[in-house]
Amino acid sequence: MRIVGLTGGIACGKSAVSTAAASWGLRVIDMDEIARRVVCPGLPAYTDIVAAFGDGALLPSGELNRTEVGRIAFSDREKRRALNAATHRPMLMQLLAELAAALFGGEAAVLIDAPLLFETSLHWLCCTTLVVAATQLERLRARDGFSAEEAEKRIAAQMPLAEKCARADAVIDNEGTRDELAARAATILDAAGAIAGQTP
Ligand SMILES: Nc1ncnc2c1ncn2[C@@H]1O[C@H](COP(=O)(O)OP(=O)(O)OP(=O)(O)O)[C@@H](O)[C@H]1O
Repeated sequence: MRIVGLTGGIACGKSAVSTAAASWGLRVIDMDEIARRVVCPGLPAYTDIVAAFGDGALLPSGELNRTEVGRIAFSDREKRRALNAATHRPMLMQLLAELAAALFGGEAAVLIDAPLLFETSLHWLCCTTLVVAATQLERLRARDGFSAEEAEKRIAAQMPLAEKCARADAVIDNEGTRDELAARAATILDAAGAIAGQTP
């Protein structure tokens, strides 16, 4: 089974690529979605995060307030370590379970959409690594309503996009339209052996 890793900076267009890839029949494993799943109430990561962040990290429903946890972890290194320690192992276990399911289900290829592909060493699992690259600031502000300063801080907190591009096997340029992005992604995924003539 071919495992393709997809990453990129915040708001570069990873979701746009993975949504298109899924529509072409490629199995997508979304690490953001796994991150949401492993912190459901009662699971070990939830308990560890509440222990580290306190009840202030909870919504009235008892679910984790992911925005608040993200905000605190973003500015407090110890809390960020605690969050990573609580979530990384269960996320990896879940990823491995999904890869095994895809393998035994006979999938020829899967795409792992992972914002932290290189930072968490998931690239070692991949036959091919792809980075979606774009000028992020305005798209990030438009999508998440951040001020320019907030958006710049979020971008600066990540591994530089140029470094991701240098480490990847291929870069999917997303400076153009969504249609252009889809066409470029199709060409690169086809060359990576992840889709075989399944695009429209
Ligand atoms: N080619 C494009 N033209 C215009 N807008 C785009 C294009 N590609 C993506 N966008 C928009 O930019 C924003 C970021 O794209 P997307 O959510 O796919 O990025 P992402 O890399 O998955 O982000 P994150 O990792 O932060 O969740 C979205 O609002 C999306 O609709």
